[in-house]
Amino acid sequence: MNLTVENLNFAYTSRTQVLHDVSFTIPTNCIMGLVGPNGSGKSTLIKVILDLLQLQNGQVKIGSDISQSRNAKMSSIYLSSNDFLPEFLTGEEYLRFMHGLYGEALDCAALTSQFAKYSMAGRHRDLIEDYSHGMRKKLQLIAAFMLRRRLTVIDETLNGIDIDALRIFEGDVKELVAEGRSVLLCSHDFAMLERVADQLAFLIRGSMVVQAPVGDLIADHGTIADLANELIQVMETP
Ligand SMILES: Nc1ncnc2c1ncn2[C@@H]1O[C@H](COP(=O)(O)OP(=O)(O)OP(=O)(O)O)[C@@H](O)[C@H]1O
Repeated sequence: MNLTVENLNFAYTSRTQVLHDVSFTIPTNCIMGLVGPNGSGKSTLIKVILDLLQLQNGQVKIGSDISQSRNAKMSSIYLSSNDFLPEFLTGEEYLRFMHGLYGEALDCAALTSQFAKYSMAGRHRDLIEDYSHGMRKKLQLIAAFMLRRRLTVIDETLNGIDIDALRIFEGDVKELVAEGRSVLLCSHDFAMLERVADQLAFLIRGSMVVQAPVGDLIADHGTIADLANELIQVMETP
């Protein structure tokens, strides 16, 4: 397993418990789609998994390492939903900085080809402050695809990238898991998840109500949107 989450509870305050006994696993070679209504706890779950919020109880392991360990942090990368990047750096400097964090040398030829692939040829020497919103998102994706960690966590990072970049992303993310890595992909884009995700984890009001292969869910429910409607109706029925 590349990620094991066991019996996770999390509360921001004593009166607001957000996660309720969440358990799930991501095997190697797996893209796990994480879905759920707004406010269901997806970003909170991701932050606890990556030790950005302190674990209150339960256990998270990345490979065989507990989430708080240096090994776990070195073997995972997080692409956040916002596009706050250091604007005073160029794209190349940002990638060099990211590689430095992981103790890796920057492969300049790979950088050039990644920028070209994502329709940003020649822009790596420009300041990030001059990048569009979509270009900032693509820079985050390039970092993940260059650093190729055991676990890549993507929290709605794809919002705002164009259809061409999305198609390239879909190919790249499948290549990543074909190498034995895993991806946790949080998104409201159900059509994209139907194309790339191997499994789906459904969070409603902080509880993991479904974890199953996407093929099985589609066979049983039609589409992920149909499944979402069914689950939300069941949860809302008193
Ligand atoms: N820093 C915080 N302090 C207190 N409550 C918070 C904090 N961050 C999030 N919450 C609350 O935790 C709950 C879950 O929020 P979270 O951002 O994890 O949901 P989400 O599923 O990622 O939502 P979305 O799809 O809208 O991004 C919400 O009720 C939210 O108001």
